[in-house]
Amino acid sequence: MTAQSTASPLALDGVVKHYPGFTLQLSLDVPRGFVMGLVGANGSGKTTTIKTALGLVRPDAGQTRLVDKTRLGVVLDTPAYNPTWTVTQTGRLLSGFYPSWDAQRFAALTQGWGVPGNRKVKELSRGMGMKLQLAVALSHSAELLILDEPTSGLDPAARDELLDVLSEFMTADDHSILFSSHITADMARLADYVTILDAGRVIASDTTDDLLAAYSLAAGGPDELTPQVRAVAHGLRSHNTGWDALIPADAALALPTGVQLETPTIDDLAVRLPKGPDHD
Ligand SMILES: Nc1ncnc2c1ncn2[C@@H]1O[C@H](COP(=O)(O)OP(=O)(O)OP(=O)(O)O)[C@@H](O)[C@H]1O
Repeated sequence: MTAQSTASPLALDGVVKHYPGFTLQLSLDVPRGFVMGLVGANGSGKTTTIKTALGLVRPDAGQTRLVDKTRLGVVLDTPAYNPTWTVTQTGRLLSGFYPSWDAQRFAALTQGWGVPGNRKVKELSRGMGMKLQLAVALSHSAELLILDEPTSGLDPAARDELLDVLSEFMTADDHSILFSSHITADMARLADYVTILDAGRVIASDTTDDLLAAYSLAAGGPDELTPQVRAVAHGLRSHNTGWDALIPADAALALPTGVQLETPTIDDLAVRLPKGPDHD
């Protein structure tokens, strides 16, 4: 591979974007050949990050680097195509924009996914709109997919199908994905790397395996909630019979005997890490 082809397909470097009452401030690198999931509470900055990456939002500071637009596939909440075009017209018109457009593949994908060719873009259901955008991405040899909440609002079968399509996309070595989701089961299934946002900042970013290995979900009785435990207990929840909290794995070794430890989920990390230690 050349130096150019091994460079990450998307990098945000020291990006800052101010809105009233909110500041996004982050750097992010999507490694070539991998899937990065972006998680965080409502309003943590996932969509602003994605829009900045796509050049739809102009940052106040920092740089973004992105693959050529012809190698980029985007799946947003609403397809960014002319709403009055039919699906077939959309394919025909986009074919002029993408040098590597594969009209047969577009027709096969949309038909196979039940997206009617004669239906106007504005008349598509949310799931159909998602599939149309994905069909476009897969018909022009995109090497990077950027997806904002691709599975939210989809029924379980459609969600499963979409995750399968994304897994198949990733069978090519040089393909990469950045996607945001509230559904952290999707992260566990697809993401090689997870970045957790809180109030516009990255609070954790690593391979999914290393992130999960860096913390334990601890649970104990009232007597085991010592000051030492409180000092390392992220997102502590106390209840009548005891407590549970996320604990850094290296601190877990020094916990009182009797404290039960489990491997956390990405949900546990996304919900509890922003709360930090020593908060009931
Ligand atoms: N165009 C805008 N003008 C002003 N504020 C904005 C604008 N777009 C986003 N914001 C604010 O920026 C913050 C982050 O919003 P963003 O949509 O990026 O979060 P998110 O993590 O995608 O949230 P959600 O999970 O609810 O979709 C919010 O406080 C939001 O109100």
